[in-house]
Amino acid sequence: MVGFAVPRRSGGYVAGIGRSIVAVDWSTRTMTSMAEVDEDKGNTRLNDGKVDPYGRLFAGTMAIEVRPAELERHQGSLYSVTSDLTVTKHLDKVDISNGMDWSLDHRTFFYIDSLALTIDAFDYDSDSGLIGNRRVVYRMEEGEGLPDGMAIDVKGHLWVACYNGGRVINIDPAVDYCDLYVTSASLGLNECQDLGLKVVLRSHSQGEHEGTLSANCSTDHW
Ligand SMILES: O=C(O)[C@H](O)[C@@H](O)[C@H](O)[C@H](O)CO
Repeated sequence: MVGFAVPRRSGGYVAGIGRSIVAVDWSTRTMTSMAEVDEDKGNTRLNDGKVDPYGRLFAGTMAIEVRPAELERHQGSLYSVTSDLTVTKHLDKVDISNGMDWSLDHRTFFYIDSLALTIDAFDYDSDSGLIGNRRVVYRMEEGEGLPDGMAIDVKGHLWVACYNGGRVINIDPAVDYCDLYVTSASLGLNECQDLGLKVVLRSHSQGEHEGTLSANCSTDHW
């Protein structure tokens, strides 16, 4: 199973497949193994992976699920791999290693272990690539689902996909968070169809705001 794929500066992609981190040459459809992780485990796989602003790949693992979110606990780990293929294990006893991203000043690493139901922050040492001083930024509330994939926007706010929660939450790690409720979706009628989403943002401190989000979704990708 493919957990992640990220573009490689020298061309092609780096992907996490099973417990292998591989270089993918799309033009020749070939894969070359670069590193193996969880070599002491037989029942895990790579899940989300992302590259830090300095070119280090961070990628985490989880046990193979019996059913969604049902799996042997504490089998996963979080690793980084540098361009010279040095593998460092940062965390173990992870349940479902999932979303991650870095603050705009690169001094904080945000991370999700889904079954912990929290979005966590670590201090990030950009010289060594090491993480430390873990703390909780946001704890999921009843009915919000499991925190899953995550991305940071240009304002430094986190967007967290909530698995089985039917929502995306928007968190300002410094201040507050918002719930994003999708209230309708529409497709444009042109060749490159635009997906328009009507959304309501509910913020703890700033009340409710209605707005729209749109994405360009070429029909080839559906
Ligand atoms: O990238 C993925 O495929 C997802 O992150 C999954 O790993 C889900 O989080 C998990 O399946 C929830 O049960």
